[in-house]
Amino acid sequence: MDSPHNTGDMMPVFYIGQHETTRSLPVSDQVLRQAQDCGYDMLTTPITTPHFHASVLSLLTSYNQNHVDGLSDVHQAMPIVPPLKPVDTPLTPSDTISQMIAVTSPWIDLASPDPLIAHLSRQVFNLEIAYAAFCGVMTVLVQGPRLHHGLLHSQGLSQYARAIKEALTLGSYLQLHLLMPMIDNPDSEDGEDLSNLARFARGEYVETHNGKEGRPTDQLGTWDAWNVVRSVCNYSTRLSVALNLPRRLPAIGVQSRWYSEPLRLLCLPASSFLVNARGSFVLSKPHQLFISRCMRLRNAPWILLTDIGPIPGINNPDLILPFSTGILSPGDAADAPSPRSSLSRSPTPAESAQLANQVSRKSKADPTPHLSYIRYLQRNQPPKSIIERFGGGFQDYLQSPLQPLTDNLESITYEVFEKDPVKYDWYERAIAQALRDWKTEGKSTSSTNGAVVIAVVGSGRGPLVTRAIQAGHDAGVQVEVYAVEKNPNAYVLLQRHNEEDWRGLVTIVKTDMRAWKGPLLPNGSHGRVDILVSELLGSFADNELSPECLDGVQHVLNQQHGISIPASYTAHLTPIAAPRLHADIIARFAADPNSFETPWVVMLHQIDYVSTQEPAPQPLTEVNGTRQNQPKVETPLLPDVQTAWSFMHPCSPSVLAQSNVRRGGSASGGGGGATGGDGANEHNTRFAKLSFRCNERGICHGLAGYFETVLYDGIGGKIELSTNPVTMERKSKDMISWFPIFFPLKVPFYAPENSELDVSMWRQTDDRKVWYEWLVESFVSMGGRRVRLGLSDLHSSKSNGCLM
Ligand SMILES: C[S@@+](CC[C@H](N)C(=O)[O-])C[C@H]1O[C@@H](n2cnc3c(N)ncnc32)[C@H](O)[C@@H]1O
Repeated sequence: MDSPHNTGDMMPVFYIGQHETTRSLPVSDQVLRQAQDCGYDMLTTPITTPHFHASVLSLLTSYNQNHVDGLSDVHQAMPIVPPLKPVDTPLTPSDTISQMIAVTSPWIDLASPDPLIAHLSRQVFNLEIAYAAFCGVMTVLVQGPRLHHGLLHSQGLSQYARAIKEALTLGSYLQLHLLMPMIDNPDSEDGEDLSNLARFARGEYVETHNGKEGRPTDQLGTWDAWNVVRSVCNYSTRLSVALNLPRRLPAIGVQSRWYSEPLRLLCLPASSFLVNARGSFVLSKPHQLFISRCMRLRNAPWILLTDIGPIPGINNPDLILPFSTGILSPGDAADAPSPRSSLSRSPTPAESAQLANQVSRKSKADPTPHLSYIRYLQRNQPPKSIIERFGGGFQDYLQSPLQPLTDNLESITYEVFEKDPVKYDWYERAIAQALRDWKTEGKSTSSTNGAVVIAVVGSGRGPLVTRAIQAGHDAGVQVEVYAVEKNPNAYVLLQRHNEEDWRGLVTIVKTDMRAWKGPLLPNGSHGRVDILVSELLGSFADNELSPECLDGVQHVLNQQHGISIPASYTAHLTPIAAPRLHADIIARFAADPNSFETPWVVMLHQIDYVSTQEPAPQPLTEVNGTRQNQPKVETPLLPDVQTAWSFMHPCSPSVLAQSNVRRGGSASGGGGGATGGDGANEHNTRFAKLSFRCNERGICHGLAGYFETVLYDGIGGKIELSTNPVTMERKSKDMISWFPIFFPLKVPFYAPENSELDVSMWRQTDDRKVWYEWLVESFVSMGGRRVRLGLSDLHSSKSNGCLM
């Protein structure tokens, strides 16, 4: 069992900035103060001025004029952009500069296939980055890569990625945020202004096109580009995404993909707002849900309101303005009723006209209506769930798995376990149900007085002992209870509980359960146990060596009727994209070369599932008079989580008999185990080969592991616990004792659309320890054949194995 120490109860805080793509005034201290007075937390500022832009354009023009036709660029000196002059930049080092987001020029094209344009763009970019870093800027917003150049697609992406990598070295403290649209829509790149350098790319480098054929939108196209850039930059933690939210959000799968990436800014352009019945600017339900989801991340992104108009009162410092508190009436903040407006990509002409009216009316009453609405959303975020409150601060935080068998846990760790609102109730239900069934079936017991003998093995500070006693009362069955614990410190508390809470009715035994001979009888012999209750499960079920411990204590179990609670458990897997975890493990790698060979316990949060179940069909919606199937935008897709293997208790006697023969290297025991030792624990090795379908392209950073356990399966049905995201809601909602496990891959694995990821997973043992090995392969079907595209390293946690 593994869990955190935090019960953070805070509501998400929104940091909101204002961004103008063409800001007319330099951001002076006074402008910044005015923005803060209006309720903004930050402002953007361009790094260079229109004057600088004009001088670069004239440099380009004079080069082109002097260019000798037919002579290639290599035979002519390429233009050099001169160093910045004061007139070229509004920035200067100041105390307030860290409150600004500096913006590199959006009119350059680092990805241009024309070497001249790329050359100029790179110079501009490097000058800007270096100067921003010099001034003390911390955060820079960089235009994402231009993907379309005529008919060419992604041609200059590698150049762009290289330039970003270079920029990260130019400013060693700078955080770069790449402004990415959610989807690749070629038309949106067409709308750029006429002075964009991309427009000057020469015909010989850019194949042009007639009309728009051959340029479909690509839902994951911009994500793909981002993936290339950050991979080239080796997952730098100083590189993140500024996501531009369109008016109509893409399918939930695309939203989830971006959600899993290091989102630092959510940019909300004015066009992404709708107008509701009261004439207020509001966001569609899918936008609200996406923002709400993002704001619950451990590192919640900032929100950047983009081109929603200038900062009010900027020219009149004496004007007294109301501050955006977010206290709007529910009517003012009500959702916009018209599904049409939220489904079209940009406001309809009628809406635009209406919008202009609203703006002039609204601005009198509320000078910052967009900001007021976002503050309203902030104030009205749904309260945190039990798991969020319990795990706050532990989202995506890598922890080494506990080893309660080798290590002795601290009291505080037990205390955290004991806060679980579900687990102990379910154990009590399971024990009570088992006792009822025992009575109903008239089974004999191991005691002389008819009491059912229960041993809580690995009892810690005793919560399951309390529940076992209570279950006896619940079921009206007499019980005789033993508490077996090897932790000498917990043993002290167990004895105290026995005196103070259990009226001395429990027999406390301080021993490793594997060495326990069973209840000591008055005649000095050892009796048997009817019900063995244990909680030795880890995040991947068997990773805290429950199978080995329970095998070792099974000799005390009543051979005829004895049962184990839990009766069985299963380990489950699904491939995931977890860029943040991958970046974190890279950062640890220098100090810990085993970091990619460690199964980490982690409260998975900012992840995406690489293989998902087919979404349920959605009801038809009427759009522009026709009934269409709209993608479901509210509920994230469920992952395909598959069962790797299972363990059942009690273990079959013949299996344990064979294990005993092998122990000590007996000649009839087969001459040792396959991976070392005598082979006595070889019955607890497992292997699973699972195949996951990837409908969409994606990237796999590793495998998420979960477990399910059947505590008891009796007359009344099964009583189960689950951390599997597909079943936990149904089986043990709000259980917080276990976080999932993450088996990382050293090299992220690209999974193309309609490919399959085959996962091989082993549980290995050499009689002294247990470890896992994992490997991933990807396949596509070509011409009826299954073609292997890639193969990961064979990872192994042997050097970090769980000691038996
Ligand atoms: C995950 S804790 C559970 C504690 C307690 N049952 C609870 O639910 O809060 C597992 C406990 O089992 C104990 N334990 C693990 N292996 C053991 C062994 N072989 N013999 C005795 N105790 C063991 C550990 O010391 C620890 O107290």
